[in-house]
Amino acid sequence: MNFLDEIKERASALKRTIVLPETEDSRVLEAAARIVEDGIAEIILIGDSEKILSDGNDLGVDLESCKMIDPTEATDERTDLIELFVDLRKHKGITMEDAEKMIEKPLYYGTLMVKAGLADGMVAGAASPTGDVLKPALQIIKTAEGINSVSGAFVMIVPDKSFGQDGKMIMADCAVNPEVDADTLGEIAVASADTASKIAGLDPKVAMLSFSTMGSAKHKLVERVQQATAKAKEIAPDLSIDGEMQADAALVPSVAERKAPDSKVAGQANVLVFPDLEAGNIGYKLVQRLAKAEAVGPIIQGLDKPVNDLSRGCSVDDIVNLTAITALQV
Ligand SMILES: CC(C)(COP(=O)(O)OP(=O)(O)OC[C@H]1O[C@@H](n2cnc3c(N)ncnc32)[C@H](O)[C@@H]1OP(=O)(O)O)[C@@H](O)C(=O)NCCC(=O)NCCS
Ligand SMILES: CC(=O)OP(=O)(O)O
Repeated sequence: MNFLDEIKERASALKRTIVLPETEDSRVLEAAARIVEDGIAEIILIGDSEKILSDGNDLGVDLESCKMIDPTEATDERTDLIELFVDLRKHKGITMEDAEKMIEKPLYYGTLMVKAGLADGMVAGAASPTGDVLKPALQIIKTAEGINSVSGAFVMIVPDKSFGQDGKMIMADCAVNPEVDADTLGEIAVASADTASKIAGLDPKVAMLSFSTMGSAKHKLVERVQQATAKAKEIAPDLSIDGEMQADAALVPSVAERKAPDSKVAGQANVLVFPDLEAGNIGYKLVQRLAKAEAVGPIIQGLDKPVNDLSRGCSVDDIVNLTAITALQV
């Protein structure tokens, strides 16, 4: 069974409830119907139920089995969520009136449902930029205990099975932190290794990427990656991690032999940690498009409860796959 079928099967056994708030997007409605039909998760759609059902009809999909919630309708649940929101953000000066307005936005309503335990997770981003999906999650759900920084990883599946583990690897941070210090980068490496083993079923071998391999270049950006590697080793002493190294040294055994002959990770890496978001986001998209790789994610790592973001270029399959992964993160 391939990886994507396997995660859907694992998710089906869990029967989680996932919110899909972007019901104005036809891909989301098609995905919702497929997720419920295939038993991957229970789905909550946020929006006007009549419109959702009629849009579903136009698309030829049956959405009757999804729960639907109109965030503008006065209900006890909505009142409770507004109170929860004010309680969580009163130290930031949010008022009841602010909360009443903000909860009408499906991304806020859905995030509050996850926080309140009314849903297990949320998947959005098909119709919203990453910042709009992440801000409510960062403000309301916040980081898991012991985590300072949230980040975004992709499971990449490349057609050439000689790379990573059978063509499968993790790339991070491709989604969240525009600028990172060494400690944060070290934390991202450890979180990515965790995603690699828990979600992708990999035995993680983490490469800390740079434009230099083992000191071949001298620059403060190289030093930052070296410090991040040391930080990751401090947090997770048993982790198989090495750096700094270039992407060819990380992935290609013959190059690793020349550039990093003593490394146990070089040439076999299956977790690639980019030095910043520019490299990470550009890097994963190049691999996705040029190598025709499957890019599953971004899987948001480090939140207390799962909220995942899609690329706006996503397909219906991408939404189904990320919903299954979200169910596995609960
Ligand atoms: C993630 C992102 C939206 C956060 O934006 P921001 O302007 O830093 O957010 P704010 O300063 O309003 O912070 C909101 C809250 O999130 C927290 N936060 C921000 N970044 C965080 C992170 N990486 N990890 C944990 N918490 C974080 C802040 O501490 C703040 O908490 P508080 O309100 O309780 O004090 C922003 O960094 C971003 O847009 N990143 C790039 C996303 C992107 O475009 N990716 C490419 C496409 S995938
Ligand atoms: C992950 C990502 O790059 O998202 P988008 O393409 O929506 O910016």
